[in-house]
Amino acid sequence: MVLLLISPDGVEEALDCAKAAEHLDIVDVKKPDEGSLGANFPWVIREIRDAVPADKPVSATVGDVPYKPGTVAQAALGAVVSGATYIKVGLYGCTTPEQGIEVMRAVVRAVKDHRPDALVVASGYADAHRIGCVNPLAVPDIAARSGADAAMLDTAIKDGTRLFDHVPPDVCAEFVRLAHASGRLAALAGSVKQADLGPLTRIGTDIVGVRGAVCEGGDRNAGRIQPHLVAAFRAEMDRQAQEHAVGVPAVN
Ligand SMILES: O=C[C@H](O)COP(=O)(O)O
Repeated sequence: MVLLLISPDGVEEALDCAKAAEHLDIVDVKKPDEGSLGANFPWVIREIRDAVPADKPVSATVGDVPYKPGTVAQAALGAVVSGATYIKVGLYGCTTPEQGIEVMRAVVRAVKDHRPDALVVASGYADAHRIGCVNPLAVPDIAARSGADAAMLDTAIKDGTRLFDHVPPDVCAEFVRLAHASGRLAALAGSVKQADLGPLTRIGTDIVGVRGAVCEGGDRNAGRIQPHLVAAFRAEMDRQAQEHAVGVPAVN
């Protein structure tokens, strides 16, 4: 089963997520105006933790981070202390796998010393070539060698281009394969639309992350998360999962 992660930008949108709680699996706190994986305030994470049903894990992005392991480890600790149990780190400022591993090792230690059951997610960017950071296919190995629990891809530049525009489905499939080979979860995001759910399901993605697709007008900045769009997105995920399970070729 593919898990659905939805990213509200604050308490108000998290309450809208709570209205659609039966359709989603993870509430992911971020601050989109501070970047693709922009970090929100600790008190917002705490309020959102209190606002969504206790059985829904709260995730928090720690930011599009620089190559500064100490700074990032402290930020990650802040997120877990505030109640998040998925800690996502965007390796924006890491230009080599070694830098990514160094940052993620520090994060894993900071997070797991405080809360051993929290999940740490190493995120790269599908459009890494546009920002000069580490190659997407290096991320599963960074996750494995640092002890992170999941490898993720998102897009850094939210200009309407999508995950598959930068990393086509066959390369995403390799990403998933590499993550699974080392026992990690594979999470994929990046202006994902319902039409992308067929390939995402077929390649065995564990977590799909979205914001824009469940916002009014598909607009991740001006639009607000709509519970009925979350329900519709989930319905399409379920349809794809069912078709995949019975081996019927999906339309998309
Ligand atoms: O973690 C997932 C991101 O929030 C994806 O946002 P997006 O669907 O607007 O690109």
